[in-house]
Amino acid sequence: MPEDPRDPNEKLPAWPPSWAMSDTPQTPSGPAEEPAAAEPEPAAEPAPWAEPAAAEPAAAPEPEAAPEAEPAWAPEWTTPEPEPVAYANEPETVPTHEAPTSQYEAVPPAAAAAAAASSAEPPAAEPPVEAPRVSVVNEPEGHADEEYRYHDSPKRSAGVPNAIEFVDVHKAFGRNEILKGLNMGIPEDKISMILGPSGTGKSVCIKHMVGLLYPDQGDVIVHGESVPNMTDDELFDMRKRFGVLFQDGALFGSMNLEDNVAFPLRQHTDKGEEEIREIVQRRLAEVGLSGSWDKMPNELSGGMRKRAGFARALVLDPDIVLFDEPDSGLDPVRTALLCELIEEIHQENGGAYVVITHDILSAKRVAEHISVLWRGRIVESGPAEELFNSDNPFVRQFLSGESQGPLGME
Ligand SMILES: Nc1ncnc2c1ncn2[C@@H]1O[C@H](COP(=O)(O)OP(=O)(O)OP(=O)(O)O)[C@@H](O)[C@H]1O
Repeated sequence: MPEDPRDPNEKLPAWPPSWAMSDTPQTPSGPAEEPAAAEPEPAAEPAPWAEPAAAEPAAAPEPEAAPEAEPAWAPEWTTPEPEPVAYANEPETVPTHEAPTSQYEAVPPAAAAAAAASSAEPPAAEPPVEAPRVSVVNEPEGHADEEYRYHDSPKRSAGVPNAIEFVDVHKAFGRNEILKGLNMGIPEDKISMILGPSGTGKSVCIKHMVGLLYPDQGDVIVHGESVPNMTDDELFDMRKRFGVLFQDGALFGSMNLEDNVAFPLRQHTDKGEEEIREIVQRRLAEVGLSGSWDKMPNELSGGMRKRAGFARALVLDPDIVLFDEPDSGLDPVRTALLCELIEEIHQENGGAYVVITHDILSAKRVAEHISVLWRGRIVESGPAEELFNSDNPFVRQFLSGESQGPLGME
């Protein structure tokens, strides 16, 4: 048996590691390593369970002006309840994506009324001035409501209770609104996939599920409990019901596989070493890595690291397992094998699995339930086979990977 490389004096990090949920998960070179990527969350929204100073700096500067400084001409999708204002030379239609520029000069309603009353001759109508539109292809012109014209497809129930529910969730980073009234259910005991264009907020959703981000409005409910309203202790306990598989497995670089997989058990349970070893060996065997228990992460291929991360995600018998792009960086064969593994382990263990992926083949292989997210809301959701036969133009385009359709290079 090879020598145990663990240093008994090593200082172990908290679990789950805050860096592991960052947008660019890092594999730490040692367990005491600090997070590499900081979440520029507003100071008013600390993550109480994490290492707040490192994970979400309290003094993180807002890139945009504070809400009070919001100009009166802000369009309705950035300010849900705008102050009533009158516009000089207001065009008939409000451009959908770009905030109107200064040509729509805001004037107080009283001044506008006075100006209209005092002028005998109405000013010659000027043609509406098109605000600049950028990088949206085939996107319908017209009122902002048009933004959601593809979102009226059914949001079908899976016929089982939801493990997770998003209820009218709004989330913005500065003025960048990501979730805009999201209603989404993740059914119990199924493999669900959240699909959608890059940057549309899929990872933001996952972070809301485990209380790494809180909604600005609305609620996120896990097994009937509101995540934003949990105390620190409740949040900590709730997280133990989650297993998370990050893109690169997010293994501790200074621990062998056995210690990596044993880590949550040592951190969160009072099980003895013998029992821990038995559980770890069983989980490693499940993912086909029983012969590699003493390997260090840098001795493994990308696929093996993902499988090891999967074993670690399962070790506390979670009710919900989150997979953030588990197939990224894998060749098609290894992706297929990982999909099979996810299916097999789900059949054996049950639970709600939530998979984020861009790989439509993976979705075809393993998804039982699909939610398509775009522009901060669900376009369509339901059983996978129904989504793959959808007649919604956006869903059809996205699930077939066509270049022609409502989605362009946003
Ligand atoms: N902490 C944050 N601070 C500021 N902006 C953020 C933060 N987290 C996410 N965003 C922004 O939210 C948007 C959605 O990000 P997210 O990572 O959820 O997208 P995604 O759908 O998972 O994309 P991809 O498929 O490319 O991984 C992006 O514009 C991103 O820059």
